[in-house]
Amino acid sequence: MAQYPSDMFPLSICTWVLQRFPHLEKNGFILIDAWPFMSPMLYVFDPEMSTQFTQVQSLPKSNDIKSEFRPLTGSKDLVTLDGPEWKFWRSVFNPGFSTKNLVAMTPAFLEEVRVFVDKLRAAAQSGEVLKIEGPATSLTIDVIARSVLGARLHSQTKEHPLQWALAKQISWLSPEYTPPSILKLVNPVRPILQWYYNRVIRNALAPSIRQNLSTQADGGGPGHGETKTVLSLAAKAYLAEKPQNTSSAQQANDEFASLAIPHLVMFLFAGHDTTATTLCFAYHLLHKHPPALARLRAEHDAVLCPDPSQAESQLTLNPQLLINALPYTTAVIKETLRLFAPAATVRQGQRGFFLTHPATGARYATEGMFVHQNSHATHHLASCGFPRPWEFLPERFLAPAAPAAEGDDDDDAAQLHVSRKNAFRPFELGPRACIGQELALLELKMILALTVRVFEIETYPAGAPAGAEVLGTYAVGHVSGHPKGGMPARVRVRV
Ligand code: HEM
Repeated sequence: MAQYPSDMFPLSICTWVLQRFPHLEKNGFILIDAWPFMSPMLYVFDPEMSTQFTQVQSLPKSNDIKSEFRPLTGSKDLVTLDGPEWKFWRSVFNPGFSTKNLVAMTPAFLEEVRVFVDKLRAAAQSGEVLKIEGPATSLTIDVIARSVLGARLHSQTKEHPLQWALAKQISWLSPEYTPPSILKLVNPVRPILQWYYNRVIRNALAPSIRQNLSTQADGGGPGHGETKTVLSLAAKAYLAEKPQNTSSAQQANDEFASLAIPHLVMFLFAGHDTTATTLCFAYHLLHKHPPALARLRAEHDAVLCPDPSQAESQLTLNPQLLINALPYTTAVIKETLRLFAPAATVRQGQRGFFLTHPATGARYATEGMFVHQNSHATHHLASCGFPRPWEFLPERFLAPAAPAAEGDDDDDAAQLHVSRKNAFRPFELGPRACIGQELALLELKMILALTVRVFEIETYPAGAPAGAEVLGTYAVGHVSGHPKGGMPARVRVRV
């Protein structure tokens, strides 16, 4: 492993082990026991074995994930809850993340994207090298705040206390037990700072929660000219379950306000850096692949009018275009997520729960182990359904299932078809799949639609590890994957 960079995102370790020891691929998983730094971890990459603990049966989230997020949310958020409590809150929050509701918020999201476009324009004018991850992160924070709270944070123009405290809080999270993490864990200042950052976060959220609740109380919200935010729809679903007389209504409001906070914090956390990271890698991959960039621009010319300055008004008039009219843009985003999946699920192995190899029928115990769906490895193996796995080929997500007729030009495309079911899983699959995936896809499509024809974005990322030179970079980080060096780039205006 010494040949690989020490800062690489741990999700990719399994892939590098398989590159070094390809004979392990046939097992469908590898076991890494890095005691005392981590509990034994079953990295499962076979798509069928992955379905067994996420879809056929959904194992509870790992104890490690729960303790990692405890300082941030008290483990009372949608990512770490399990059982009936998780089920209840998922149903409360589902309506706000529906495609229909998100599409209705398109004008608000576009308003935030416009600020990002102005930032890119300013960087182009100054000629500076811009680390795109910074502005992309602020943009995604502003978008998630619009969707969830209905509030404008303006964190793209001035650091908002919520963004500041969240970033600080995340920097103290400790996902494993390596020496630097242990130093963090035993630092006596840690609990005091975490208490303080949580206080800042709660104080920053309180006005929006009150606002969303009073909208509900006034009979406003949906159908009354008010924005249907994730929070207002959740309040509606929650309060519908509660007694209607005045005093208990007040109690129910207070109860909702306090129970909703950990979920809101998790939405802000889970909803921003995954999306920002994906945007950075997408710009990078497009810069490295001019034919893909040309095809993307051609799709935008055809669907959104050849004049790029009209894209915003086109999308405001007809936001449905984002859902069903941009197949190549969707394929570019999916291919970026395939190569640089920023997150994955880790479950708690159980007594009596076995993984069964689909071909050999061999059964493997899971008790006492963490069971990790290693999307990075799944996505980088031809045997898992991804031919030419290290290449950036968005076409694979458009390729027809059946081989094309003899002499047909589509023959090459058919070879690329993702041939295995349940193999593409950047958002995970099954009941615990990402609640924000529609939002992330909508947002990314919107940002690409408003930027790729206006700007030339030349990325200069840090080098890639052996075996991944073709990608020109790699993901770093602990809690989720980030572009190495913040994705430095030079921006030029094209039109
Ligand atoms: C490109 C962007 C995104 C990626 C790749 C991504 C990926 C994932 C993955 C892999 C999981 C499963 C995690 C686990 O089981 O521990 C997940 C869950 C989750 N994600 Fe996302 N996510 C993205 C964007 C978002 C956004 C925009 C939100 C906004 C709210 C969000 C909120 C959540 C939540 C709350 C869960 C837990 C769902 C549950 O267990 O019911 N994510 N995401």
